[in-house]
Amino acid sequence: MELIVNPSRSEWDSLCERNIPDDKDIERAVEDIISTVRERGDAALLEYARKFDNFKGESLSVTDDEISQRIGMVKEDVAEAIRKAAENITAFHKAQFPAPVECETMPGVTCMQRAVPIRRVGLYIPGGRAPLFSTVLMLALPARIAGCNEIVLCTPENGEHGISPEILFAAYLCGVDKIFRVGGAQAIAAMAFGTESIPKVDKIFGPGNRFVTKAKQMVSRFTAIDMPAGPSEVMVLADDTASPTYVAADMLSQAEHGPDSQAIAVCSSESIAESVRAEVERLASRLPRRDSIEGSLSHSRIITFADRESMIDFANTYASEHLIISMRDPWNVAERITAAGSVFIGNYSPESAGDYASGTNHTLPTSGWARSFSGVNIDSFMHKITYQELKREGLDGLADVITTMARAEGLDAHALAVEVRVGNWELKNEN
Ligand SMILES: NC(=O)c1ccc[n+]([C@@H]2O[C@H](COP(=O)([O-])OP(=O)(O)OC[C@H]3O[C@@H](n4cnc5c(N)ncnc54)[C@H](O)[C@@H]3O)[C@@H](O)[C@H]2O)c1
Ligand SMILES: N[C@H](CO)Cc1c[nH]c[nH+]1
Ligand SMILES: [Zn+2]
Repeated sequence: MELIVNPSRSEWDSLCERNIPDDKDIERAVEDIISTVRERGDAALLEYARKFDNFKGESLSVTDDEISQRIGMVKEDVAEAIRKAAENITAFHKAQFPAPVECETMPGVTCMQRAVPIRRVGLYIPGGRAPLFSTVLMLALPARIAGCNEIVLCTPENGEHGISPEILFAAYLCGVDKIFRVGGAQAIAAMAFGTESIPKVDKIFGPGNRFVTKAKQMVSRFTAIDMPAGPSEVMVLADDTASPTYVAADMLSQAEHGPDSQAIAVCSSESIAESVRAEVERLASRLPRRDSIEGSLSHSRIITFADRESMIDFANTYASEHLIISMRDPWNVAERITAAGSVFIGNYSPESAGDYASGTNHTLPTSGWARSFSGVNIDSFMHKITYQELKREGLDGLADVITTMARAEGLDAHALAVEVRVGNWELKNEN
């Protein structure tokens, strides 16, 4: 893992690069998968499942019998942990429910805004390197709370182990309507365009590897998506109040997601940086998932800055999916963060808490998209409709403003729609 001391501003851009260049080969492969699924539907999905996931079965959809049978395989302590996490995620997402807005902008003119649920949503649950059943909670619970009518879920089934019992358990707990054993770019294409068995959805949600993320970006011309939520990343800001062991463990927690993940420590001195590096090496040697960790650490970094301001500036420039602040007066730093998916404050807020169970959502923007996108939240499953009601008195009061603006734009019919109502148009034109 590289250690960079006091980089100059001109080096910042390259230090903010992720390990997922906009690869033309991936783009071509994903384009081909999308067009094949559009043309050949379920038959193509089955072929891809056999090719990429070693799928051995014949049916893409998971039956109720299979769900009841496999959720019995979930260990009671895991089931209990899932229920507890679901409680916290539910509480935090319910608290976000948007309140209706009503405002009388002038006498007789009332404007309103109301959030309504998106009718049919499609959830992607990653299952390549690990079956991320926690992601089911992060997507299906807010969808239910928002009031979405139909929840469709796609996840790859690993041929050796069958579909994950924990994914099915979480889906059952959250009231998912339809489950399909389809993964990768092909799952995204299926939910965007529909196939014989998979319904076309109104919006696609969920994280995934570079194939899944590229597919979401490509289909977003046709179907709404939540955001680009690709390979996991974490940045830890560490001064002399940080524990190098905690910093190293947090970095490794994201490195183990896969070789495309990235972990960055931003330290206030070289001695802290050296201690973090030593701890990463010590702890990494004890962990499984060697290929993921080694791959990820080979493009992860430890960077030092001479002052607190530069540390904060660099964090805002990098715009990490997760930002952990292990610094003196962490809230003062947090208040100055303008680009991050989710922020973890102080030494006792490991990212794993947000990944599983504190209540915040773990589906978050990556690759710098945290500059402009929010992570999944209750609003993601709703859209807002505005309403207005003008009484006669209200239209009388606003008529001159509207007709003047309409004529100034050269749009006489807009003015007409007001004048026929306020009553002076017929009069003016008959005389
Ligand atoms: N940003 C977030 O919010 C967030 C949350 C959780 C997980 N993640 C990330 O999600 C990712 C999950 O990745 P994963 O790989 O474990 O599972 P995945 O389900 O995203 O991808 C597996 C699928 O990739 C497809 N695939 C694999 N190799 C392919 C190839 N050569 N050509 C075409 N398609 C291919 C296969 O169809 C397979 O089913 C990780 O990178 C993790 O860091 C991100
Ligand atoms: N860290 C991931 C988001 O980048 C979420 C996750 C799921 N399970 C474990 N972690
Ligand atoms: Zn994680």
